[in-house]
Amino acid sequence: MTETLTLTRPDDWHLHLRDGAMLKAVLPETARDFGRAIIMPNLVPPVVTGAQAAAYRDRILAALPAGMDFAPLMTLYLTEDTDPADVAAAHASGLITAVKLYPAGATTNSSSGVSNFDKVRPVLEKMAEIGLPLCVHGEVTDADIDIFDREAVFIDRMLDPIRKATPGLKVVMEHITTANGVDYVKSAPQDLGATITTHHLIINRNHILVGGIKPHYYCLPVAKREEHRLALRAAATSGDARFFLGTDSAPHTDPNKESGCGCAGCFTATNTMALLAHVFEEEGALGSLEAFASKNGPAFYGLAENQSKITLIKSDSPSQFPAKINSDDGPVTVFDPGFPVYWSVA
Ligand SMILES: NC(=O)N[C@@H](CC(=O)O)C(=O)O
Ligand SMILES: [Zn+2]
Ligand SMILES: [Zn+2]
Repeated sequence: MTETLTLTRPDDWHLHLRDGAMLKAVLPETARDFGRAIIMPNLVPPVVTGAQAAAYRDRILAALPAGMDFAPLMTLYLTEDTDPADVAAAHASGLITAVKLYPAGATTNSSSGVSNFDKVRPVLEKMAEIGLPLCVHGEVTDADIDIFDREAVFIDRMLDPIRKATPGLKVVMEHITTANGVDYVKSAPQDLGATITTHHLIINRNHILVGGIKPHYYCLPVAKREEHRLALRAAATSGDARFFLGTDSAPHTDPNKESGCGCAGCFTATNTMALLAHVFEEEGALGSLEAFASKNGPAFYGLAENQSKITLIKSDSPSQFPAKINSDDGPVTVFDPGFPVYWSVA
């Protein structure tokens, strides 16, 4: 017996497409199911200026296979030298949808990020004025803060002060991994939202470490205790408009993951919608999947919902997803949830 679920075509509000051969290999995996995605700017070198974002957007569109309908929503990488006028011009022309804040050293390719938050105050004030959202990788980088506490400490020490100092600034806490993140977002009646990844709804820190280290489950922020995973599930499936899908699908080649110093990032573009249907069904909340994946994000960003639909199908036999995507840079392992999934996208 098959079951179907038709949804407004979803968007991905946090995506890494990389560049060159990797871009070519992973872009179709997202464009197949998603109408739009917020494109992360942490290339090497990062996408800092409007001119760089325009050139990157052109490379993405050139890599898009003919016949695929997909719109990249570009972002700028905030540095201590970012020019508020360049940001405002990129926003006014419709080129960018958000600016991304990486605390320096917090994650993959974040060395050009921000250390001294006073230096970016003029940019944040300009963004509040023009209504341009700030997407935040919310982890402190202090060596003395335990990696499992870095999100909670960031909220108290950095995020809350930034928001209080910049009234009206719209902020997205990207890829929240803790009940602290959920609670903080719920405490704000306006101007604050959060993306939640597919993998953080599925794995906790045991999945990374028990029975041997699993490099393909390592991402940042690192998955936390089970109680946090359950808080994320409750938030994602609640229908609360402040929570929406950002897969943080972050491809790295297998040699770079399966290494003595493996890169952070889970590649979930290929099977995200099937995995989400599984998770939402487990939570008895299939009816909230459309809000999470297709409606809450556009509402937060002030954009129209996609016009087209996708249909998810549940069949009697497990769906077959590729174990790897091949790129000319090397293979990329597709996120394996560790259980059979019966959903797929028609
Ligand atoms: N999430 C990750 O673990 N990695 C991301 C960076 C990021 O989103 O922090 C990447 O670019 O690989
Ligand atoms: Zn991040
Ligand atoms: Zn990311």
